[in-house]
Formats: sequence, C-alpha cells, structure tokens
Amino acid sequence: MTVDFGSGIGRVADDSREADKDTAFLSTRLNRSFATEAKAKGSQIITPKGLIENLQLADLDVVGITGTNGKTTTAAAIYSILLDLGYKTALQGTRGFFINDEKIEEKSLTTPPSLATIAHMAEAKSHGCEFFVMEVSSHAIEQERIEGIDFALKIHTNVTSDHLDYHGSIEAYRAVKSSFFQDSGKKLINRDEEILKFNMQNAYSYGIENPATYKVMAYTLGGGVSGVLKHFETVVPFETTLQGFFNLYNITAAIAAAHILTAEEIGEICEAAENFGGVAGRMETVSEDPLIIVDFAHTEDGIKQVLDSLKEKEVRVVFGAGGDRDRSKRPAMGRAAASIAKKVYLTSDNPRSEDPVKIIEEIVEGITEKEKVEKIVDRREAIERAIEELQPGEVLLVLGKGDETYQEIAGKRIPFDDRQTIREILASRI
Ligand SMILES: CC(=O)N[C@H]1[C@@H](OP(=O)(O)OP(=O)(O)OC[C@H]2O[C@@H](n3ccc(=O)[nH]c3=O)[C@H](O)[C@@H]2O)O[C@H](CO)[C@@H](O)[C@@H]1O[C@H](C)C(=O)N[C@@H](C)C(=O)N[C@H](CCC(=O)O)C(=O)O
Ligand SMILES: Nc1ncnc2c1ncn2[C@@H]1O[C@H](COP(=O)(O)OP(=O)(O)OP(=O)(O)O)[C@@H](O)[C@H]1O
Ligand SMILES: N[C@H](CCC[C@H](N)C(=O)O)C(=O)O
Ligand SMILES: [Mg+2]
Repeated sequence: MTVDFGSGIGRVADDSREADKDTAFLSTRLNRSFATEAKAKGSQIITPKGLIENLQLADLDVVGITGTNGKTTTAAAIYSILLDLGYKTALQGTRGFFINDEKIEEKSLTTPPSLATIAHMAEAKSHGCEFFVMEVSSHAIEQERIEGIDFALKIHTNVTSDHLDYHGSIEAYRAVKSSFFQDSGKKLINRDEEILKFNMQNAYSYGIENPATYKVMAYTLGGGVSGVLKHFETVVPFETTLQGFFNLYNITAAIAAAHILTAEEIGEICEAAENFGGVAGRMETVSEDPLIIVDFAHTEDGIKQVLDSLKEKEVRVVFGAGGDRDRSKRPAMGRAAASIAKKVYLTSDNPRSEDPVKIIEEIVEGITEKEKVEKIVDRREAIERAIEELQPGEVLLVLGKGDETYQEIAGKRIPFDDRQTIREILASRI
C-alpha cells in the first residue's frame, strides 16, 4: 500500500513495486528483502520508528491489548470509558478503525501491517486524539507489525490456545505472547493466569482470585456483571450490563487501564464503565423469549467460558470451526461444548477451502457424548433445527461468528448473519 502523509515525508509505500524517488519505502521485517530494489528506484528508505518520529506521533498514547480472547471487548471498553471521560480517542482492531465514536474503516486484520497502523495513528492525531487503543494479535507480534511503536500501556487478557497452525506449538504461541511484555514499559497483567512471562518493571495487575493492584473483592453476575474494585486503600463499586464471568476480567482490565492512563478518580472511571454496553456479536441477546444468544467464541476456552457463565440453565449450542485455521482446536471445542451442553448442533463456520463435512468430523472426534450431537452442514438449517427443539426455560447459544456478516465457502463470501438469520426464523414461526 502507499499512503500520502502530505507535506513533510509525503508518499510512503511498504511495497517495493510502489516505491520511487518521490515515494519513500517503509522497511519492515516482512519486506526488508525488497529494500535494495526500492533504493535502486531512488526511494528513500525509512523505518517504522523513523516514520513515527518524522510524523511527530510520540505524544499519542498508544495502548496495546493482546491475549487469546477478550482483546476486542477490552479495547472497546477502554475506548468507551476514555470517550466518556472526555478524551479524544481512536480504536483499531478486529471490528475496524474508529475515531471519536465514528467508524472510519471497515474490519480487515486485527492488527494491520505497520504502514496502515502508522497511517491510522497519524489520522487519529490529526483529529486531536490523545489515545490510540489497538488490538495486538500474535501474528502481529511475530511478524513485528508493531515495530517502532512505543506503547504507553500494554495489556494482557489471557493466553489459552489458538492459531497453533501458524505458531507451530503451544510453547511457541506462549513465547510470542510473552515477548510482547519483555520491555520495562507500563504493562497491565491478568494475575489469575500464570502462563505469561513478563518484565516486572512497571507492571500493574488485575485479578479476581489473586492479590492484584486492581482487585475485584466481590461480584455478582445476575442481570449484568457488577462488583467492588479495590485499588490500594480505595474501594469502589461498579455495575455493567455485560453478561458472563469472563467479562468481569475485561471490564476490570479496562477500568484499571483508564486509571493508569489518566489522572481521573477511579470512582469516575467506574461510573463511565457503566455506560459501556458491550460489543456487537459478543454475548448479544438476539431474543429474550425464547432466550437466544449470539457470541464470537471460536476457541476451546471461549466456548468453556460462555457455557460456564450460563451453567444454571439447560443450554443447546450451534457452532462449527473455521477452515484453513488451527485444526488442533476442533476436537477441543467439541469436548468443551458437549461436556456441558444438553445438545450440540455441529455446522459450518467459514469452511474456506476445506470440506465442511470433514471439519465437523474433526470436532466430533473430541466428543464422547455422541448422543448429544447432530450434524447439519447448512448453518441456517442448523439454527432452525435448534430453535425448533428448544424447550421452555432453555437457552440457545449460536457461537463462532458473532458480528460477522458472511459465510466464507470455497473462497467466496456469501452474506450470512447469525443474528439476522435467528430473527428471520423466529418471525416465520409466528
Ligand atoms: C500469514 C500472514 O499473516 N501473512 C501476512 C503477511 O503476508 P506475506 O508474508 O505473505 O506477505 P508477502 O506477500 O510475502 O509480502 C511481504 C511484504 O513484502 C512486500 N513486497 C512483496 C513483493 C514485492 O515484490 N515487493 C514487496 O515490497 C509486501 O508489500 C509486504 O509488505 O504480510 C502481509 C502484509 O503485511 C499480511 O497482509 C498477511 O496477512 C494475511 C493476509 C492474513 O490473513 N493474516 C492473518 C492470518 C492474520 O494476520 N491474522 C491476525 C490474527 C487474527 C485474530 O486472531 O484476531 C490478525 O492480526 O488479523
Ligand atoms: N476475558 C475473556 N476470557 C475468555 N474468553 C473470553 C474473554 N473475553 C471474551 N471471551 C470469549 O472470546 C470471544 C471473543 O471475544 P473478543 O472478540 O473480545 O476477543 P478477541 O481476542 O478480540 O478475538 P479475535 O482474536 O478473534 O479478534 C467472546 O465472544 C467470548 O466468547
Ligand atoms: N480472528 C479469528 C476469528 C475466527 C472467527 C471464526 N468465525 C472463523 O472464521 O474461524 C481468526 O481469524 O482465526
Ligand atoms: Mg479481536
């Protein structure tokens, strides 16, 4: 891509084929081998650090959130709190790019390539933003898409298991996540998890079970996650409309982050947190009666967390697993769902170039309670069957796609939205 930053550095490209004497070449880990070619075309070579300096972005406070699950939710909560407190803020992540409550770009990657992120940072600064909240994926850490960014705060949500196809092993995945936290900058760590290795300097922590800088002393989950937060001598209550125990971690991390980043009173921050309504497609109640919830759980831990948070109810689950993605998570997802749910309807979730029937079989391999399984390749039919069989008092969970608006089959994106599909099926039954 090429970005025109205007007067000063002017045009910058991260592809040697777009570089010339008027277009500087941003040299990164991914394209360094093409720098000689760009130079030969008369292009000035610049590094991400050099570009950030040139654009004078140092006073933009960048907040980076990483972890297997909860990045989008925690990032959105921080963004919402900071905006509510009156700070101009930008948000970059899985759902796209936003500035001061306005959507600027549609979703692409969770962490875009270096040049795109720096362009977003420049845009945020030109809109007067003080904060730039971004999700940092494990791919981005490994590929150094975040090179040159001096983070004001780095946040850890959790490290369970995903993307092992890319990283090769769970050890390699954990090492990549840990590598993000080795510098002496400010960091906020989930104390209830012991997987992450981090530099203790400037480390703050949050937790529910273990002693932490920001510690949840008591909580309730009914009707929305609420609790009492203790920070040294200060004890403050907070209330939210978020569903699920795991969201207690996300909101606590967000409150702690806002407190570390600003000079605001923690009580004010907790009040602002109450206005965060959650993220589309994450524990989104699509229908109250019958109770049907759509969630983006697409890992073993995500499924476990969502089911655990509804354990007082009988639950039916519709889900699949993505094609051309980590295959090792498929049986584990099956096991997690079938060990708690009354019935699982296995279906397609972006099979991409793979055979959806084979993906379903790989999920089934992890399930011992085979009598609980029904396989329906067509996702709409699977949802239809589950709604048909849903008994009074039960909950239907439709997992994996969240706010996605397509189903990717054989390289084609076909419009499909779980929430809309559920509404259509319910409407046709009246
Ligand atoms: C596997 C993977 O992550 N691949 C990423 C990688 O692709 P690549 O290494 O194949 O790129 P490449 O084509 O070799 O080019 C490397 C660089 O050389 C440059 N180039 C290339 C040719 C040339 O002649 N001259 C030249 O300068 C290219 O412009 C590019 O800058 O570098 C590209 C440019 O930065 C990325 O767009 C691409 O992401 C692909 C599209 C992708 O799907 N990635 C997914 C898996 C991903 O990153 N997902 C994560 C996690 C999702 C989550 O859990 O939330 C994400 O952050 O979204
Ligand atoms: N703190 C958490 N711990 C465990 N699971 C969580 C947590 N927060 C969210 N989840 C589960 O993970 C799903 C995805 O949440 P979210 O979109 O916030 O994560 P993410 O890390 O951004 O995911 P992705 O990498 O796919 O973009 C949720 O729908 C929920 O099922
Ligand atoms: N960030 C995740 C999202 C997975 C969502 C699920 N619907 C799928 O397609 O597997 C990934 O790209 O692996
Ligand atoms: Mg995300």
